[in-house]
Amino acid sequence: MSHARSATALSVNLNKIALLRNSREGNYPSVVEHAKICLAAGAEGITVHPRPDQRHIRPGDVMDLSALVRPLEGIEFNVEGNPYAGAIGSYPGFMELINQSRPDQCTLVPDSDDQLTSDHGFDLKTSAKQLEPIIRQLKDWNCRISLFMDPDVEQIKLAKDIGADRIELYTGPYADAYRTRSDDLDAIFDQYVTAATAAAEAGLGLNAGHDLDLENLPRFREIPNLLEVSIGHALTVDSIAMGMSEAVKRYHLICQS
Ligand SMILES: CC(=O)[C@@H](O)[C@H](O)COP(=O)(O)O
Ligand SMILES: NCC(=O)COP(=O)(O)O
Repeated sequence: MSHARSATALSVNLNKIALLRNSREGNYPSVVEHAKICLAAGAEGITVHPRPDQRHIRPGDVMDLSALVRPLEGIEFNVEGNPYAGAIGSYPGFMELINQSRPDQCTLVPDSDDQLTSDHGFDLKTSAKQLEPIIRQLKDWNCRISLFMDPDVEQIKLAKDIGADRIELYTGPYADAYRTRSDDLDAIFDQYVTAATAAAEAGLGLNAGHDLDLENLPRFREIPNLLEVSIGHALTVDSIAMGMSEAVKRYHLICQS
């Protein structure tokens, strides 16, 4: 029997629009104009991940998107990144960028500066103490705090103890198992169900993201209490073939179903 489930907010990650823009001088494609296309197509939020090397999202993009989203009722701006990334050149440091842009949500991700992409969650058994003052500062700035986590129940329980509001489950392993039709797919999926249940029991809101796409998202939506997914890479690739508005509408339809 299918059970009624609440909708999941779709936050479109615009990193890859910025990556394309950075391959030439100038501002084409415009990150802000593509944010407007996504929001007009029904996305409930915009996500960016400003990295210190500014390979894609630049500090100016963060400020421009903050200004765009701030007056929009019911639309959220989510900025992801390594809280310990310091100032390099025109990159002011992650926490300073959050202070300047004051997004609705800040998702802390334990990436090193030279990582190709995000590929693991926090190890709170070793990093919880160090994160506490960061979390206190974000609360003072009225940012909702989400921690990028692997589907590890023990780790998730620690997230609540240090003041996180939500966790974002790193969905890379699920996406890999789905793409390769792994025999372990069901067991991996069950790990996410267990982690989602642990998050709810701990009083944490649940987000998810990384390598979600039109193929694997419908099944992932079966995860209980999924408040938000942030999707960028696959959605941008889909946009090449079908246009960004149509791509957002297709992801959004899955998130609403
Ligand atoms: C944390 C995560 O999985 C994504 O938010 C991240 O933005 C991907 O970063 P790249 O777009 O630089 O691969
Ligand atoms: N937090 C995940 C995100 O913002 C986008 O990840 P991806 O869809 O680009 O892999």
